[in-house]
Amino acid sequence: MSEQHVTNIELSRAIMLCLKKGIPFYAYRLPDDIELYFGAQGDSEVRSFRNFSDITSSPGFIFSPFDIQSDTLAYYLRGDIRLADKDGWNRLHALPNMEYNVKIGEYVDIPYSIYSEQVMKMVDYFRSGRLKKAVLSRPITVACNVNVAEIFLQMTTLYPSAFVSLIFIPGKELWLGASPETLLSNRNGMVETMSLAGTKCSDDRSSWGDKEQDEQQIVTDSIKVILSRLSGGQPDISGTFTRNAGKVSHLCTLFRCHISSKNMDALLQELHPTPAVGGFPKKDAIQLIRETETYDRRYYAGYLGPVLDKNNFDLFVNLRCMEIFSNCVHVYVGGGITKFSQPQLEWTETEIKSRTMLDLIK
Ligand SMILES: C=C(O[C@H]1C=CC=C(C(=O)O)[C@@H]1O)C(=O)O
Repeated sequence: MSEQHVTNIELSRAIMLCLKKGIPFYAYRLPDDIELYFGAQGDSEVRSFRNFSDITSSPGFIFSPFDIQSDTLAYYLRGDIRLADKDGWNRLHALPNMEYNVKIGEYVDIPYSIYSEQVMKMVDYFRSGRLKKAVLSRPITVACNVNVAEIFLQMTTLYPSAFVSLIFIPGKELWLGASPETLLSNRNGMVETMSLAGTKCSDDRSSWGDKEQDEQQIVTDSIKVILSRLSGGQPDISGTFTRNAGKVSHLCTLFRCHISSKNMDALLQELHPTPAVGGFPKKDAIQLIRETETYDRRYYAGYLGPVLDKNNFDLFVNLRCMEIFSNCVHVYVGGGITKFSQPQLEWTETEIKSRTMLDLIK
C-alpha cells in the first residue's frame, strides 16, 4: 500500500523502543504480502475515529471496538513517523519518553459449565424463531510475559494469508492478531469484502456440514443486500470456497463492487459487525450477545487496519487476536451459534481457534 520497506530487525527495534518510551504505534503485514509496515505517532494524544471525513492526516491506522454504542473508543492512530522514511529512525529516537502506565490484566476465563449454558440459551432463541444466528465468544487468560516483537514476527511466518497486526496506545491498548477476515478494503471506490464463517480443522478433508453452510450463507445473504443497496447494482460475487486460516479452515465468498465516497461511512456502519461476528438480524443478535456474554468484548471482533488516505484503506475484523498486559494475555475466541449448535462441538471449535494464538505464547 505504500513505498516503504522495513526489515525484521528494524521492526523489532522500533517496537521495543516505542514500548519502552510509551510512543503510540502500529505495525502490520497485509495478507499474502511480505512487506512489513510500521507507523508511530509523534505525540501521545491518539484521537478518536468517527467517520472517514475525520481523517485529515494520513497514513494512519483505525482501531475500532465491536460495540460502537459502548464507551469503548474507536481510534485513529497517525503514522507521522515511518521507519522507511529517510529520517524515520532519527525522528523516532528523538521523541521524548512519554508517561504511561503498563496495564495489569485480570483473570477472565469462562468455564465450560457457563459456556454450555450460554450456547443453550441462544439455541432456545433460535428454535423459537426470533433469531437465526448469533456469535458467542469467550476470553482465555494466560499468565505470561510475552516478547511482543518476536510473536508478531512469528505470526507473519506462520500465517501468510492473515492480516498480522500490532497496535499500541500507551496506558490503554496493546493488541496483537492474525485476522483471516477482510471487513472492507477500498481502492478509490472499488471495494472488496468477504463472507467468512463455518469452521473445521484444516486437516479435515470431509465435506462441509449443514450447520457450517447455513451459518456462512446467512453472512453472504446479509452482505449481498447491503452492497446491492449502497452500490445501486449487483456486486461481483465469487463462488464459495474453503479458505485456510492456520489451524482451521472456513467457508469464504468474496464480494466486489463500486461504492461512491458519499456512501463509504454508511457501508462501514452497515457491514460491521457482519453476522460472522455479530449475528442475524444484526440489532437483535447484538442485544442477545450483550445479554448472554459475561465479559466485555471491547476490541475483539471490532475492526482495524491501515488507511493510506480516505479513499484507500484495508480494514479487517479483529479475530484470532490477543490483548497483552504486563502479567498476562487475554486470547479471544468465538463461533457462530445457530439452532443446530451443540455446546461440546462449539467449545471444541473455540479451543482449536485459540491455538492460533496460544501456540505462540506457551
Ligand atoms: C468469531 C470468530 O470467527 C468467525 C470467523 C470465521 C468462522 C467463524 C465460525 O465458524 O463461527 C466465525 O464466524 C473467531 O474466530 O473468534
